[in-house]
Amino acid sequence: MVNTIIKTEKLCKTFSSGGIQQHVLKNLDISIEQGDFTIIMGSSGSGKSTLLYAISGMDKPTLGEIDFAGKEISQLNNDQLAIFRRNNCGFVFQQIYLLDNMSVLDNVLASGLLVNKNKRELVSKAKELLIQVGITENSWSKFPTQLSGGEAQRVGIVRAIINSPKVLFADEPTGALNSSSSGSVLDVFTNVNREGQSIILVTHDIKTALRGNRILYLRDGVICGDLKLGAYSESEDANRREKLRTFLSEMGW
Ligand SMILES: Nc1ncnc2c1ncn2[C@@H]1O[C@H](COP(=O)(O)OP(=O)(O)OP(=O)(O)O)[C@@H](O)[C@H]1O
Repeated sequence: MVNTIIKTEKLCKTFSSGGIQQHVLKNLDISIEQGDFTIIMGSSGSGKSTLLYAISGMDKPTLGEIDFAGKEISQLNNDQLAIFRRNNCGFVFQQIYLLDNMSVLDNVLASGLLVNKNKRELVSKAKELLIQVGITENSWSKFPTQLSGGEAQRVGIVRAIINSPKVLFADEPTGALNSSSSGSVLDVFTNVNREGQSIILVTHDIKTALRGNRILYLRDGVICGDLKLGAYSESEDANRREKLRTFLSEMGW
């Protein structure tokens, strides 16, 4: 059975500055299924990050409703939203923001302890996840500045999923990485999604988009394309790439 994890109704976001209003998200009705790896694409300024921030409770919509796993979050105040995010959402950004004065393991634990006070359980989960993303024991006591960009981002993903979020949100997570580091970070997204993690990711990058099973295309604050790509498989790469390219060209990308 398919379960909807996020559903928006007439979601709007308007920014006002100097008396001028900019309607960035316009009456969006979106349903995101649990377990999906959803990609949000669109040209620069189309509202992708604004949408990601609204549905993850990082920012409040101007109008409309957001049902997140059965909870209406659009009316929560800032404190309630902070608690909601801590318990339900994981975040990965282009900038990694690990704490430089803490080891790799402590960076992950610091995030985990906000939700789970059982340190022994947490340490074991942190180590297991670090191993899964290819960060082996000899790196656990390193500091973030001693890691490559790709390694740091893989630690960032572990930190984001240590509390088993209902949805992992990512905004251009490979934007600052070279192509081989990007590949290893994308493999981590693919693997955690295969284990059931719902992911919503904003990107401009075709290689990244190919990892998703659904592509939403945003133009001027409206969803104007919705492509079901199916689950990622390395062997079908050329076929998926062609499907995605055709879709993007129809979208005028
Ligand atoms: N806090 C804000 N205050 C005022 N305007 C904003 C704010 N955040 C975003 N905007 C405006 O909203 C529009 C959409 O921005 P957004 O960052 O969502 O686009 P995007 O599609 O993610 O763009 P990019 O691909 O370049 O990152 C832009 O015109 C931006 O200037």
